Amino acid sequence: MADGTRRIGIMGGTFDPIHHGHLVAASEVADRFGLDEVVFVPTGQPWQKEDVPVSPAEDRYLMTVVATASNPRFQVSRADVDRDGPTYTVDTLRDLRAEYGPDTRLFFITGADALEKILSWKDTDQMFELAHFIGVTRPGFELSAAHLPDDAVSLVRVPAMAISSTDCRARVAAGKPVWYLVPDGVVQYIAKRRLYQT
Ligand SMILES: Nc1ncnc2c1ncn2[C@@H]1O[C@H](COP(=O)(O)OP(=O)(O)OP(=O)(O)O)[C@@H](O)[C@H]1O
Ligand SMILES: O=C(O)c1ccc[n+]([C@@H]2O[C@H](COP(=O)([O-])O)[C@@H](O)[C@H]2O)c1
Repeated sequence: MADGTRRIGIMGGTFDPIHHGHLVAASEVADRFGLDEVVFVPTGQPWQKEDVPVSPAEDRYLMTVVATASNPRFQVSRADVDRDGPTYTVDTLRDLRAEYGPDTRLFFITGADALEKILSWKDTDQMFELAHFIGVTRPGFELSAAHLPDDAVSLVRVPAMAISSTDCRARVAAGKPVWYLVPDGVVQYIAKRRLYQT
């Protein structure tokens, strides 16, 4: 930015596996909000997914690195993977604020499904002070900020990608292809590590 403030997007997710829905959302928000970078932050222990098996954090981290490697504005952070205990976004934001310094504005990107449940997250008041939130459209979910504080959230329409990690895992388990739902390198990583083959 002309005033020296860097604008950093944060795309948090379990990324089990990362898919083109995540990548398109990040790319579209980066364009709309003039972001200098988008940092993808794979969760360590996603406490609201305790009832579903989650792949090892290192596999999810590496798939995220593979998927984002070709975009010079996309970065991947180990902040959540390396922190012990359940993953809370308020901690992610504190860590990235400390890493990027005061001359930075943080924008946290969430899909409509995650935004719906955001008031169940930890320390939301502090969370909304640390970053501006951007809710993006996702097929099958209503995008609304009616339940959230004024000015805390912006809503953005992104190209509709009817893709979920749950569906990608089910397809692999059933022997169906995930080509073009996830980046090519992620298809190969899943096969190499034999992920999702129940
Ligand atoms: N197709 C999509 N379009 C827009 N946003 C998405 C899409 N898929 C996921 N997101 C958003 O990306 C973030 C991380 O999502 P996550 O890693 O949980 O993927 P997921 O596809 O929702 O996974 P799962 O099916 O395992 O719950 C969340 O904010 C989610 O709302
Ligand atoms: O802070 C919380 O309490 C919290 C609760 C649920 C999800 N989140 C964050 O929301 C993002 C998407 O999470 P998920 O579980 O949908 O992959 C990811 O960055 C999570 O750390 C955060």
